[in-house]
Amino acid sequence: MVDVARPHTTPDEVPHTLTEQAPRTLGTLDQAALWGNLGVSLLGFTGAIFVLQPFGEGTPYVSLTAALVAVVVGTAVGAAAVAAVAAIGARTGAPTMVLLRGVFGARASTVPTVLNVVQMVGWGTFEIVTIATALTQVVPGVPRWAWVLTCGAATIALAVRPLGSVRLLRRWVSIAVVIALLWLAGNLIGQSGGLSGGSGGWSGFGVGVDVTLAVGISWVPMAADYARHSRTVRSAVVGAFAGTTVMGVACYAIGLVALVSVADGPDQVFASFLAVPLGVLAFLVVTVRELDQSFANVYATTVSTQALRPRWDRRVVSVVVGVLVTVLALAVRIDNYESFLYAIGSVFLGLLAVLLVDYLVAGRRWDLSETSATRWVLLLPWAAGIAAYYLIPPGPLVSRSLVSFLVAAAATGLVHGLAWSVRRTV
Ligand SMILES: Nc1ccnc(=O)[nH]1
Repeated sequence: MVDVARPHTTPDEVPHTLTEQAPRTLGTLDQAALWGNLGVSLLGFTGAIFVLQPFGEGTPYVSLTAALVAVVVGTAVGAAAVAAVAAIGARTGAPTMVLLRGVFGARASTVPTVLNVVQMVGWGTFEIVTIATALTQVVPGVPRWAWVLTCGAATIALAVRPLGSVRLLRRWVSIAVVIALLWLAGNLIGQSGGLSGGSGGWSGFGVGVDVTLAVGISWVPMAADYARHSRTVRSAVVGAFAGTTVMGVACYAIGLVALVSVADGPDQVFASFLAVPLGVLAFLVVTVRELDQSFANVYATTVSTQALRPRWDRRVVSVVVGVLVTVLALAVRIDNYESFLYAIGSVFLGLLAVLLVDYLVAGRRWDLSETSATRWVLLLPWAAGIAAYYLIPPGPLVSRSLVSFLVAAAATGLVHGLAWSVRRTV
């Protein structure tokens, strides 16, 4: 039981086990670069169709104004959720799945932690498939499996040096991505001959908020994994919120512009990027940058695994997970992106509500150790949130995500209220 293990890494990289102290080296710009790059996604450009045409293929578009407002609202609320968990991570120095030991106790926290491992392996696989598919469009001569292997190797290389990779994003990648996005946006708007608010209405606006919020929420489970390395709480919060919001909105907005002007459906979005002058270069920058997502997913899987097995060497875990997602990416075909996101949103929104309310009420008494006592009762408000999500039909101006969050939050408050009154009367 050595909790005073000698540091065997340089102090500016994450220690190999979870029993060692987290170095506090990341500033606001590091956090903004990380979350800004995670906010941009190849899936966002094409996923914009779910906001624009919320009821599916063949149904009417919402207006461009309604779509943009939905994107801003959903993305900003999702970013606020990421920032809230980042704040707790920066304050405690613990990764997200260790925070759940405080809420549910070490034993019961295994349930959401295993779910998170499954989710992150799914995302890691999905991202490698996405990058490899995009690269096949740009460089058609190379077979997809070769791109999958290349992406897998790059993902592993980035994941074993998590803080070094964040610095790489800050120094080199962010600026290239910003230029590429401005270039694509300017050219697409130019080609469309100017944009109007569009003719559609607002019906389905709530679905658009839901979709973009679900994307934001899907990042929450890794928020504290990086925030715990922040120099200050403020830099974690500001960096995560600003980075995710600004770049997330930019990414969806470019997808929307492509869809309402030049692209004939989501399958044509990337082709419309490639068709602008120097579009190949801009698209390559954005595509290679997508490796930040696959590495972040592999690293989040690693830290979540360490939450269950704190003495395992994170480098070994990352290599194993990286090989696993690469093999899965070679083997599987994934089409059902939207329902995958919804399922994730439903499970983690309630969890987030329980985490936040419990932190506000009882955070100072949280026991984050490997032996913390089980608090089974808090699984009930989480279940209530999930149930609410599936019982509420999606409709205009009703976001299921927000309702499920509020139900779980209220139920957590109720559990605390009842516990308090029981303590007073006995
Ligand atoms: N956790 C994640 C959310 C969204 N995209 C990802 O690649 N990973």
